[in-house]
Amino acid sequence: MVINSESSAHIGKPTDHGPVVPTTPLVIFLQTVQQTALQTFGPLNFDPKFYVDLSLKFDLPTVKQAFDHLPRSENGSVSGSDLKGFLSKFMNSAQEDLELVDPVDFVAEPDGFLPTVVHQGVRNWALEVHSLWKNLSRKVSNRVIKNPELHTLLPLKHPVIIPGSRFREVYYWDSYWIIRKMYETAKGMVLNLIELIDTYGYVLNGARAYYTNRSQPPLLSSMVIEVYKRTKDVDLVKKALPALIKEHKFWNSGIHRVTIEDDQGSTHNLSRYYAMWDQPRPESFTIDIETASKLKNDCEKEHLYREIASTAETGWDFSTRWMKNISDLTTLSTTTIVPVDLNAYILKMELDISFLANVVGESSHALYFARASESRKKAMDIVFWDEEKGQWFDYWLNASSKQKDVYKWDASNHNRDIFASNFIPLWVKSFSSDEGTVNKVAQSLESSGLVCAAGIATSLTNSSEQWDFPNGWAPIQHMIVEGLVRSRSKEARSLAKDIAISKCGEFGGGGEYVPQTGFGWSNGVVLAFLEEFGWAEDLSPYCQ
Ligand SMILES: OC[C@H]1O[C@H](O[C@H]2O[C@H](CO)[C@@H](O)[C@H](O)[C@H]2O)[C@H](O)[C@@H](O)[C@@H]1O
Repeated sequence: MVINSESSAHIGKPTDHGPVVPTTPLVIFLQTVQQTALQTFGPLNFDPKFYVDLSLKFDLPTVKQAFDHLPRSENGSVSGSDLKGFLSKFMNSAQEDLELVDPVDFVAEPDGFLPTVVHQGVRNWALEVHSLWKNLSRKVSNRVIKNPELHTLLPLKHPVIIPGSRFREVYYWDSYWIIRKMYETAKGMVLNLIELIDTYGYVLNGARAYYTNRSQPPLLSSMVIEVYKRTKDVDLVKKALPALIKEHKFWNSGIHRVTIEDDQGSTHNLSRYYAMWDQPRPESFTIDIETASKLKNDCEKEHLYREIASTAETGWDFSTRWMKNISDLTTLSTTTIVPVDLNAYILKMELDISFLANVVGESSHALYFARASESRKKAMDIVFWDEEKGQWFDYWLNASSKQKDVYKWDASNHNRDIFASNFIPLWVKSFSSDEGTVNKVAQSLESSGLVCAAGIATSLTNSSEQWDFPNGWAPIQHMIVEGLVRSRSKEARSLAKDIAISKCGEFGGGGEYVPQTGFGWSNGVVLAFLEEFGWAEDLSPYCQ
C-alpha cells in the first residue's frame, strides 16, 4: 500500500513529499533492538542487518513487553548479559528461517559439463565453482510459512539460491546471474518473483519485510527468457506475461517516469530509480542515522534517507556515480539522475515482453511493446548517447530546466565520468546488432581505463564506497561481455574474450575469490562465461 502518494517529486530540493510504503510493527521493533545492541555491544564487528533478520519465539506484544522491562542504566543502555539473555530467550537466529536444501536439479558433474575442456585443473576448478550452488540453496522453513508475522523473511513458496554470507535471503538482480543454471530451480525462483509482483505490484529488492519499499534493477523478463529458451515452458510464459506487464507499468509511471524534451521539441519518456521510503533503511538503521547526523533538520534528513534507499534500489549501493560531491555521501542525488543501465534493462524488458507475447499469441501486446522499445531506443540515443566519446552517459535532471513535468535536454547535464554502466546498452540487441555502434563502443571501452587485469572495473574513482571498484570485477561486466561477443564485430568479440579470461583467471581461476565467498554473483557469471562462450580451456594457465 502506498500512502502520501504524489505524482511528481520536488527534484533537487531538500524537501520530501514522495510516496512512502509503511513498514511493519515487527520491523520497527527490531530496529529498536538493533539500536540497543549497538549501544550495548559497541561498533566493532557490528552488523545492523543481523538484528532485523532475527525472528520472534513468541508474539510481538509478549516479546516487546519483555524487552521494555529489561533493566536499563541512566543513559538507557542494557547490560551485555541481560541483552544476550533476552535474545536467546525470545529470539530465533536468522539462519533458522531458512533450511539448506539440495536443488532438485543439482548434479555434481552434469552430462556434457564443459565438453571441450580437457585440462584437469580447469575442470576441477569449474566443478568446485559449480558445487557452490548446493551451499547456497535454501527453502523457507515451515515455521515462517505457518507464522509469517514472527519473521521478517517473506514466505516464498519455491526454493531459492541466495547470494550468501550476510545476504541470507533472495535478491532480485542477483537472481539473474544465479538463474542461468539448473532450470527447474530457476523456474521456481521466477515463480517466486512473479508472486511478489502479484502481491506488491513490483519485485522487491529482496525477500524481507524491510525491502517492500523499493525494487532493484529489473531483470525478471531476462530470467523468464532464459528459462523459456531452455525449457519451452509456455505455461510459465502465460503466468509471467501479466506480471511483466505490471512491472513495466511500475517503472514507467508516477515517480519512476521522467519526460525530457529534445532540441527539436519532441518529448521522450525514460525511467529512474525512486524508493518509496524516507527513513533510515531498517537493515542499516544505525548506519543511516549516523550518516544523516550532520544534516541540519528533519526535512533534509528525510530527503537523504530517500536518496539512500533509492541508491539501494539501483543495486549500486553506494557509488560516487550518484553523488554530487564524491567525497560526501550526504550529497547522494539518485532520484535526480536518469540512469543509462536502468533504461537499457527496461528496453530489454520491452523486447522480451514483445517476444513472449508472440509466444502465447498475444499479438497486440507484442506490437505495443515492440513500439515501446523503439521509442525507448530513440530516447536513449537522444538523451544518453555521446557520439564523440562512444558511450552512453547518465543524465542529471536540472530543476531549472523543468517546465510543468518536462525537462529540457541539455548536453551539459551528462555525467561524463566513466562507469561500467556507460557500456551496458551493448547488452541489448537494439544496440549490439549495429556493428558500427559496437565497434565504436568497444574502442571506447578499451581506452576507458576500466579494463583491468581482473576484468571490467565499476568506476575509475578510488572512493571507499562498495561500488567504486577500480580494480576490476564489476558484476554487470557479464552483460557488456555478452553484448560484445554476440555482435558481428571480430574486434569486439576478441576484446570480450580477453576480458572474460582475465576476469575468470585473476579472480576465479586463481582459486581464490569464488570458492572463498561462495557469492552467488561470481558463480553465475563465471560459469556463464565458461559454458556459453566455450572459453574454459583458455583458463588453463591460471589453473595449474
Ligand atoms: O545491507 C545493505 C544493502 O545490502 C544489499 O546490497 C548489496 O547486496 C545485494 C545482495 O547481494 C546486492 O544486490 C546489491 O547490489 C549490493 O549493493 C541490498 O540490496 C541493499 O538494499 C541493502 O541496503
